[in-house]
Amino acid sequence: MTATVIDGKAFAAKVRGKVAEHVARLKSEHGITPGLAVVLVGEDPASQVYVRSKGKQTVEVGMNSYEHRFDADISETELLETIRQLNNDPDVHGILVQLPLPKHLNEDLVINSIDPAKDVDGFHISNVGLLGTGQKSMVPCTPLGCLMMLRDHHGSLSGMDAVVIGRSNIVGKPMAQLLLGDSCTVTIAHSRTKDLAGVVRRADIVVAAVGRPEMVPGDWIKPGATVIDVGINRVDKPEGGTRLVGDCQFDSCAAVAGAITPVPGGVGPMTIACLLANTVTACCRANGLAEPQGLTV
Ligand SMILES: NC(=O)C1=CN([C@@H]2O[C@H](COP(=O)(O)OP(=O)(O)OC[C@H]3O[C@@H](n4cnc5c(N)ncnc54)[C@H](OP(=O)(O)O)[C@@H]3O)[C@@H](O)[C@H]2O)C=CC1
Ligand SMILES: Nc1nc(=O)c2c([nH]1)NC[C@@H]1CN(c3ccc(C(=O)N[C@@H](CCC(=O)O)C(=O)O)cc3)C=[N+]21
Repeated sequence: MTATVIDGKAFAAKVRGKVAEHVARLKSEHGITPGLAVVLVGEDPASQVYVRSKGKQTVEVGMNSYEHRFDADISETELLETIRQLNNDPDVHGILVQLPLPKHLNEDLVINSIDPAKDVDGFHISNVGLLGTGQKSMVPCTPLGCLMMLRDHHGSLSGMDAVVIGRSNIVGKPMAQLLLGDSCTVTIAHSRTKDLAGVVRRADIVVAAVGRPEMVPGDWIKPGATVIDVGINRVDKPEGGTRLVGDCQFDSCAAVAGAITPVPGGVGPMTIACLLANTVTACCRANGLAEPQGLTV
């Protein structure tokens, strides 16, 4: 193996350390404790795991964690009423509605009912528009975590060829915006892309956000390129039980890449750290205080 393995778990711990310092200062100097509310609809077991680790880490950095769990058959009206209450609650600085929502709920309507200033996922149309026009916004956590790791590894990304595989609103599109903001030449690939292998082979930076276990093989990777693997896929082990794999074949990609993020221990922990960072940022903005440096773009 030649690639540097980018340790997202260790990087995330550093980000949480910075978050904890800011939280301590907000408390001692201003008597404010940042609060994050997570709304979970239904019983999706994978979602429950994320919600638990988010809640635990929120408390560990000194913030308040609020959880609102609902049965999968909750009405849209009731969910919107909950969000209205959280919007009006001065102790809540960040609101996250876990996605995907059950089919009978209009995801766009629900997300856009969140106060944009409390939208720590950065999914509200006004934050999407602000990001797209280069204005100050809440930046989606997963792409933000990826950008932090890329900047840490490369310093400047200016002029690099970046390929993002996946065009979802929560990962692919905002990732492409951030890379463009850092002056990469950005290509967004998706399920209709012709010659995906050829497109990926040109890239200095590959961000894979597809949701297909190990679909990117090492022979698609340009020697020395940086591979950011966003995929979180649970697959069966031959001996029974399951394991997590990314969207890239780790061993074959690591053999040619210059740097690569592992799964688990790469993008995932950074996503949660960035969620906490966004909550502190939102809290400072809400109270007219100076924003913490280095926790957002
Ligand atoms: N680490 C983390 O913190 C997070 C990880 N994830 C993981 O990242 C992955 C992607 O998530 P998300 O963006 O929500 O997924 P979506 O399913 O919303 O989007 C997947 C994208 O991949 C594209 N795609 C599907 N098949 C192919 C193919 N064969 N070739 C090229 N492109 C393809 C789709 O194209 P099209 O639009 O044409 O259908 C789509 O744009 C998942 O594994 C998810 O679990 C997600 C969020 C956070
Ligand atoms: N509104 C909303 N915002 C999200 O940010 C959001 C969401 N909905 N829905 C689901 C996806 C997925 N997601 C992950 C976050 C952390 C890990 C993570 O920490 N993963 C660990 C492994 C965890 C394990 O072992 O299961 C790792 O990669 O090392 C994974 C996935 C956030 N998402």
